[in-house]
Amino acid sequence: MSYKEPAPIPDVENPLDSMMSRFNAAIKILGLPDEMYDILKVPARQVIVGLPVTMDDGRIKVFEGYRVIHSTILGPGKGGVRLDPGVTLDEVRALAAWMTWKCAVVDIPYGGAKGGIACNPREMSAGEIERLMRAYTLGMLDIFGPDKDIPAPDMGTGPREMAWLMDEYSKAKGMTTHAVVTGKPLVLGGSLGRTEATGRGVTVSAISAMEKLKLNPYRATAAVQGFGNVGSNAALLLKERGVSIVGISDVSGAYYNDKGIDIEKAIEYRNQNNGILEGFDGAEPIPAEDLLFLPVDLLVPAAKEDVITKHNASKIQAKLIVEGANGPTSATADDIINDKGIMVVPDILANAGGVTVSYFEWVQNRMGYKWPLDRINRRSDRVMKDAFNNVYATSEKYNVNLRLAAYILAIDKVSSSYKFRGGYG
Ligand SMILES: NC(=O)C1=CN([C@@H]2O[C@H](COP(=O)(O)OP(=O)(O)OC[C@H]3O[C@@H](n4cnc5c(N)ncnc54)[C@H](O)[C@@H]3O)[C@@H](O)[C@H]2O)C=CC1
Ligand SMILES: O=C(O)CCC(=O)C(=O)O
Repeated sequence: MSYKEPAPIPDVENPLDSMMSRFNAAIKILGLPDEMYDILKVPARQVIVGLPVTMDDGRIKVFEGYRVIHSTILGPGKGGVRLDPGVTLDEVRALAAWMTWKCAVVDIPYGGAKGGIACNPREMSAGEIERLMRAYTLGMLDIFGPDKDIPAPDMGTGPREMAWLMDEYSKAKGMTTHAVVTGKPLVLGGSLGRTEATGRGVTVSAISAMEKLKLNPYRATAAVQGFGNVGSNAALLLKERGVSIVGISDVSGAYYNDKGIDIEKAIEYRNQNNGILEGFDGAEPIPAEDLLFLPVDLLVPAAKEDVITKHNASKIQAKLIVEGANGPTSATADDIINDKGIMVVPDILANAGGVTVSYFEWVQNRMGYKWPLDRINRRSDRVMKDAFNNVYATSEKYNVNLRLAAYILAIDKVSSSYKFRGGYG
């Protein structure tokens, strides 16, 4: 591998601060009492496990794994598991809370959770990752469960890791338990459409926002940051809807072609090139951060959090940002982006297509039945379109941007459910 991992951005923002800043603003607008603030702010459960793993060279390395269940007010905890060197408890806490708000925005009966292990999967063998995932599953045996907390893929994980998780959990419980995890391979009870679901939801959100901005997708250009599950599927599906994708990037660098990039070719190249775009010849290499500042109509940050901050937001030229990643825009950039008049479809709405189809997978597992792809796509598109319209209507009602509107909608729903459950103790 010849590329160098990008250095961390100096003066790093904390995703938990960003989540809390929007949460605080929404609570204030809703006028909720202090005790509700405290209830919704503090995660219901936070678990840290030490995971000793035998590496291929025989050494034992101990990793730290996290699972945070932010809320179970609307249903069992739900959210992905991330493998990344940057994983911290604060990051997982922010991601877990975002899951609570996300599930409420798309109106599915789940609370919010997230997991993560601080490790670099790009430097680990398949066997090492498998042993790590199995150790993590055993460490979380009392936490996970089809009615308690249901993990799924996130950065650095996919169907392969979910299969190991399901297998380890099933063996420990003495029965095959499909519904304990979503995002599984199809033969193990995975759902058709789950792999592309998040990118598909990003596309539905982008097209819905373009309608509001009167942007014709066939004349629009886009740049997509991140070329993993979310970014590459979003790029492919946006292209199918007529949008010209002129910029793409991943951990190896950024690539630009003003005539439009052949996304199918880029995906094929990545698949045969150890998962990265390095050396892709269908576009010119450009400095990595420039991807965010290209003169495009639509920017889709689909890599990681806090890539758009107060340090660089003023350089963005796009008219529309649709957040494929969780937390790509730090709260310190919000005012700058608002003042520039850029419309932002926030993460907790834009990337909710993934958890929506995860919900469909869980429903199918519990029914012991499989739905055809057209039913899944039709239903998830409807969920995403309805959620967009609800958030848009909320933004008009309260005269706020779409991000704040999504938080208002979600917090209102979770807090009123809490009141109905009568859980003040
Ligand atoms: N997989 C899913 O269904 C969902 C994922 N998300 C979020 O979307 C984001 C991406 O997740 P996935 O696509 O699943 O992960 P992934 O691991 O499949 O892909 C991540 C991509 O980002 C790239 N990347 C990493 N650091 C980068 C950097 N500094 N600059 C540019 N590119 C960089 C990687 O090379 C890779 O192409 C994360 O924030 C995740 O939480 C949100 C909802 C659902
Ligand atoms: O599919 C899921 O259950 C969760 C996906 C996820 O982690 C996310 O939406 O951030």
